Amino acid sequence: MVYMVIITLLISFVFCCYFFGKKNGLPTNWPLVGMLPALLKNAHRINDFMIEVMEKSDMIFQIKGPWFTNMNLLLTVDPANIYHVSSKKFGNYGKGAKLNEILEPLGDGILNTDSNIWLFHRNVAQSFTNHPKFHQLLVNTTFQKVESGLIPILDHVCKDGIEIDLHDVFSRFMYDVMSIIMMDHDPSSLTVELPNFPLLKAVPSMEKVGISRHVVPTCIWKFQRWLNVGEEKRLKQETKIVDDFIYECIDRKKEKILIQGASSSSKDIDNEVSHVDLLTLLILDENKNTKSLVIQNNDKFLRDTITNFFLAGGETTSVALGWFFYLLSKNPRVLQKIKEELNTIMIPLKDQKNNIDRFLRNFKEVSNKLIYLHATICEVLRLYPSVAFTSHTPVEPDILPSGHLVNPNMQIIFNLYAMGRMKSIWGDDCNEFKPERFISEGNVIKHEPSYKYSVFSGGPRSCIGKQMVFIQMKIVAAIVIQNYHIQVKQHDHVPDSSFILHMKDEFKVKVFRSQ
Ligand code: HEM
Repeated sequence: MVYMVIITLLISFVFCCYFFGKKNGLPTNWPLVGMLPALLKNAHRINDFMIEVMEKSDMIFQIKGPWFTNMNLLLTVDPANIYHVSSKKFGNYGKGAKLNEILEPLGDGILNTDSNIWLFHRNVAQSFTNHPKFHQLLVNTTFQKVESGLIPILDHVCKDGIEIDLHDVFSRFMYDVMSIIMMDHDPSSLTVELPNFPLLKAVPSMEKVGISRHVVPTCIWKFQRWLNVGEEKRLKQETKIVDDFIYECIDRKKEKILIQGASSSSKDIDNEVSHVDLLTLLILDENKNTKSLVIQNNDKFLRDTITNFFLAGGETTSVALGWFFYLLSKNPRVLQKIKEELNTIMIPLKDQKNNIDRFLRNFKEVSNKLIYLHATICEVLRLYPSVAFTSHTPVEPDILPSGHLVNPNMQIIFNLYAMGRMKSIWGDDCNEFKPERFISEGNVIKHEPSYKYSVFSGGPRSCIGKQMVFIQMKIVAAIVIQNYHIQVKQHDHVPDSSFILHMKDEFKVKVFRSQ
């Protein structure tokens, strides 16, 4: 009986909110249910709804959840606030214990830790990406995957006139490349047979649970986890899929090092072989790591470190490639300009008698001159930033430049998707796809400050893979554009609501060989 009364009251509330809520377009904070009605009403178009909220609220808005939850989010896209939190007062802001708990499947990796542990990961990541052999490893691995995986698949679907999900192809491509770079292991998910590769479904689905844990009250999702039911059960299964894959790679690598001997591995790294992977570096430094951070379980620590890099780099670049080809299909003018630039600067693969080595040499010489292509990638990421939002928690209460008081119970959310579409930041043509906005006079790249163009975040916690992204996207773009024509089947793709900006539907295309 009591339940019936509560449910009737809640339904009446939602009903009242729907019909009598504020008409200025901003969510009303109702007693008991907070802003839940507005969020539920707009759940199917949450990304666009957030743009409207940011426009109407002068770029900052506090979202209040129902009273019985601890949802307290301050959404902002104000460049002054972003600069304040990510750079000027960086020491007072971290990922926070709440995010660490929500993203617990990531463990203690770089993405959701603070202070000493984060600093350790940051140093490891920087020494890896600054390693003299890293650039060569990145370019070679990407090229080899294009040659052995991407080209055969595209040729195959061209020949047989088959439709494919291009996003699935790019995900496989990036998982294979990241796995080789991070762990020296090729899972070979990108072959003509498109074999079952469980990570392809497990990872995006894990991200979705991360989102729902922000909305569902902590006590409820923890109870579900304890009962092992619903989304929490699914999360457990998906985390196990990722864990099994990473732990297998760790075991394999340890065995290899044991057989070869640590001395020969370190010699490989420093001298002869061009391959150096992150896992080898971490295992060889294991004793040092254990001492400096008092790590209890080294395999778990290796798992957390690798999983974070693997996820940070794989999904982000593959969704960016999908949005890149989607926007080109809608903007033939831009595609034509990229083609012209490639044809003047790069020697096409077919004119190099399909010699990948020659193409590789040519690419290394000219990639910095591909200005229009570079600007197009920037513009794609402005409209579809792979990381849709980031979260920051104050250590001590603080006042933001916008005048808002923030405290450690709040999560400050930078909505990067909305930020790229603000008239107040990008002007009246903010919804137009115009790579030219990233090109200055004299045909040089116009670098926007990270607090305005926050796609890669800014300050000490900015993205470590930014250079990698441009190199990898340019390689794929150059090969695909010079050799194929992509025909997109559906012309109104929208993003899903997740940390990573996936397309809601499959990205079905037909591929034709260029004449
Ligand atoms: C289009 C592709 C990419 C985009 C848009 C992107 C964007 C971002 C953003 C916004 C952050 C800040 C996240 C936060 O504070 O919660 C970040 C962090 C990070 N990114 Fe990327 N990223 C991309 C690709 C990559 C790649 C290829 C790697 C290579 C491994 C990478 C490695 C990282 C790492 C390690 C961090 C954490 C940095 C830290 O907390 O100190 N990212 N990225």
